[in-house]
Formats: sequence, structure tokens, C-alpha cells
Amino acid sequence: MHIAITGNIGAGKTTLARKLSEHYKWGVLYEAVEGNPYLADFYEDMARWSFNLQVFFLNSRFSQAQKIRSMHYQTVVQDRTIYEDAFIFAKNLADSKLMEERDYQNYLMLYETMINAIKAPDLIVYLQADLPKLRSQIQKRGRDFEQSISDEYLLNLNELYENFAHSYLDGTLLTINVNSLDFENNAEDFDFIVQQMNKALGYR
Ligand SMILES: Nc1ncnc2c1ncn2[C@@H]1O[C@H](COP(=O)(O)OP(=O)(O)OP(=O)(O)O)[C@@H](O)[C@H]1O
Repeated sequence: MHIAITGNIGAGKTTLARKLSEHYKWGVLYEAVEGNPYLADFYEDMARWSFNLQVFFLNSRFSQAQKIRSMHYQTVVQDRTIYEDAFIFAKNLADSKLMEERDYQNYLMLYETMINAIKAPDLIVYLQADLPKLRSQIQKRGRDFEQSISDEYLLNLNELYENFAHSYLDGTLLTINVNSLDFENNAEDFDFIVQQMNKALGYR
């Protein structure tokens, strides 16, 4: 089974993916930040590096989805989906004129070819968080290159996340508002998420 966690930068996907994999004894595939050849440059100059970064993420997410389906004997939780790359991050860059229209169209054609070759996750868990929560987590994590992220960028992404969550029809999507949750340090908060997931997965 393929479980995917979606949500804006700093929503807590990586932490939740880790905690869920420990709790359910699932496999886990993280987003590759170390070893990403474009990410730091992208945050310095988005217009220059947007297309390069998007192609890198698209390929990495596509390989993950293929790998998960080939591991049919095991449930795997994935930190971020290919949908977010195309309909949230790349779209935001095109809308903001930080990616040329012809590059975005080229990217979307590549995305279409790829999406036809993979299956949708069995469950998507969307971690919904407002700006103050995202900001505080980004600050806490302290990655140098993320400190330049503007409020506007995060707010635009949040709007696209909401559109995505409301229009997603390829499978089940569970929305969890995490503004007042601390599922990393508070067992009750983590339990609250597990209960909702059990229900969505049809577990008792
Ligand atoms: N398609 C994309 N376009 C632009 N930036 C992306 C894309 N996918 C991921 N990123 C960036 O790569 C980095 C990934 O970091 P990480 O895996 O820690 O996830 P995160 O989004 O910060 O989430 P969380 O805190 O919820 O785990 C972030 O800076 C994120 O914004």
C-alpha cells in the first residue's frame, strides 16, 4: 500500500512520515534534500533555477512512486507527492513568472507522460497549516537556504494546496489541521492522527 503525506514547507511531513513508519512498521521514503544539486541555488535565484529544480524533483518523485509499487509486499509512506510538484510548486513558479511559460508547458508534457505510468497513492494525508505555524517550524529547523523564503511564497503555496485538496479525485485524501498539534512531542496529538488514519484505512 502507498501512503503519501502532503503539505507546505514546514508542515511537518518528514516528522510524521518517520513517526508513522515507526508506529505501523511501514517502510518510508523521504524527500532528498541533501544531495539536491539545485535547491540552495534555487532559493537564491528562483527564475534562473526553477526549471532545473522542477525536473530534478519530478524525476525523483516518479522514481519513488515506481519503487513503491514494485514493493507490493510492503506498505510505504512517502514524504510529498508528484502532484505537489506539478500543481503547487511548478504552477506557483509559472503563475509568478518565475518559470517561463514554454518551460512550464514542456514540464507539464513530461509530467503527463510520467503520471500515466504510475498509480495514485492509496491514501494522501494533507497536513494543513497556517503561516505562523509554517514560519516557526522553518525557523526551528534552521536550514540556511530556507530563511529567505517570503511570506508571500508560503501563502501562494497554501492557496494552491487548498485548491489541490478540494479538487483531488484520484483517491482518498485526509485533511488534518496541524496548527495546534505537536505530534512530535505530544503522544495524545500523535494518537489523534493515528485514529483518523485508522478510520480512513478501514482499520478498527
Ligand atoms: N517541487 C518543488 N519545488 C520547489 N521546492 C521544492 C519542491 N519540492 C520540495 N521543495 C523544497 O525542498 C525542501 C524539502 O524539504 P523537506 O523534505 O524537509 O520538506 P518540507 O517541505 O520542508 O516539509 P516538512 O517540514 O513538512 O517535512 C523544502 O525547502 C521544499 O520547499
